[in-house]
Amino acid sequence: MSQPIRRVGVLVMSYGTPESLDQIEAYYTHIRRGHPPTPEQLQDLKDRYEAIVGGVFPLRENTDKQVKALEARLNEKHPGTAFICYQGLKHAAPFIEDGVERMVQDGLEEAVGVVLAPHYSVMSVGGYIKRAEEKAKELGLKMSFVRSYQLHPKLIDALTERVEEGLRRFEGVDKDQVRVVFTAHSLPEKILEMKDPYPEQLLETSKAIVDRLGLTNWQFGWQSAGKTGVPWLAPDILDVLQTIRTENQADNVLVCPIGFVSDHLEILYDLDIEAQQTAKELGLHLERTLSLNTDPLYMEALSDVVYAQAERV
Ligand SMILES: CC1=C(CCC(=O)O)c2cc3nc(cc4[nH]c(cc5[nH]c(cc1n2)c(C)c5CCC(=O)O)c(CCC(=O)O)c4C)C(CCC(=O)O)=C3C
Ligand SMILES: [Fe+2]
Repeated sequence: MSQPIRRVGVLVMSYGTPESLDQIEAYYTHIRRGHPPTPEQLQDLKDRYEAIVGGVFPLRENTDKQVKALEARLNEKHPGTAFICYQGLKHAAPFIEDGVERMVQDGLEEAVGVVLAPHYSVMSVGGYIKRAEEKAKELGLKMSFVRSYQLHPKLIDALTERVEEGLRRFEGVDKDQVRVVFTAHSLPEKILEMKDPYPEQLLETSKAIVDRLGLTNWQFGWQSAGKTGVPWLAPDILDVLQTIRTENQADNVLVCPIGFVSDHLEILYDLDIEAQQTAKELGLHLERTLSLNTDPLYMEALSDVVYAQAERV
């Protein structure tokens, strides 16, 4: 008799996005912890989605594809274990709690959680893990988590390729003449007092790419800060572009949003429309590195960290 095959659930967590334009209000209200947005705030978000959405919301499609590709990769590479992937979204259905519940309904007894964001902050990944952990505890599911993977060699390989490809788009321009700006989603400045690892982990990823390529003209910048009363981590990418112009640091800028792993609002609107507009006004040539989406190297990195976590259980 052969041993019964080990079955491991994988809760793949991501931010979540609406499924249709009429769901934007409910989605935004969830992000705001149950407080509905003002009509102006809602219209502003609707306008931004309308500018990037052609039928399907890009993040929905990308997350679906990433989860499928990860499941395929895990099972191909590790035929001795059956990995079954479930989605758990922070602000849209299927919510994180729904994913945990489905694993239990499907008879799974152990699971690994991973977030489609490589860098840990108590305000981002920490929040995902807390919700999954609570639901798993309530339902008696044995669950452990990948907290971050900001220096995984295959992630660095994938991002390095993206930066190389981006640099090649500045034809006839020496790479030292292109200012490379690594970005991630800003967070309220109070995370600094909490000794949150987020800024440091983002710099680690940036420096690993810089070392691989021998970049000399680079910096880190934040993007997509909220418009709340409190200060957010700075400098913002729009101010970075302004400084590059006023201090004459370069005419060419390559933005590399290392904090995000797929195409969505923050990439397709905040960078490709808003930052691009600012660059144009300043006379800067701005390019943006391609998103990882289902890049096979990224899928391998995810598969490796999930497998390693499953082995630790
Ligand atoms: C750290 C971080 C990540 C990266 C890590 C991760 O991926 O988790 C991230 C990703 C994303 N954020 C997204 C969308 C939004 N985030 C908002 C608001 C906020 N984000 C925050 C943080 C983060 N956000 C915070 C502290 C707020 C303030 C409210 C709060 O305290 O929670 C708002 C409200 C309006 C606005 O401010 O624009 C929207 C619409 C989408 C989906 C895009 C799409 O649908 O295509 C994605 C991938
Ligand atoms: Fe966000």
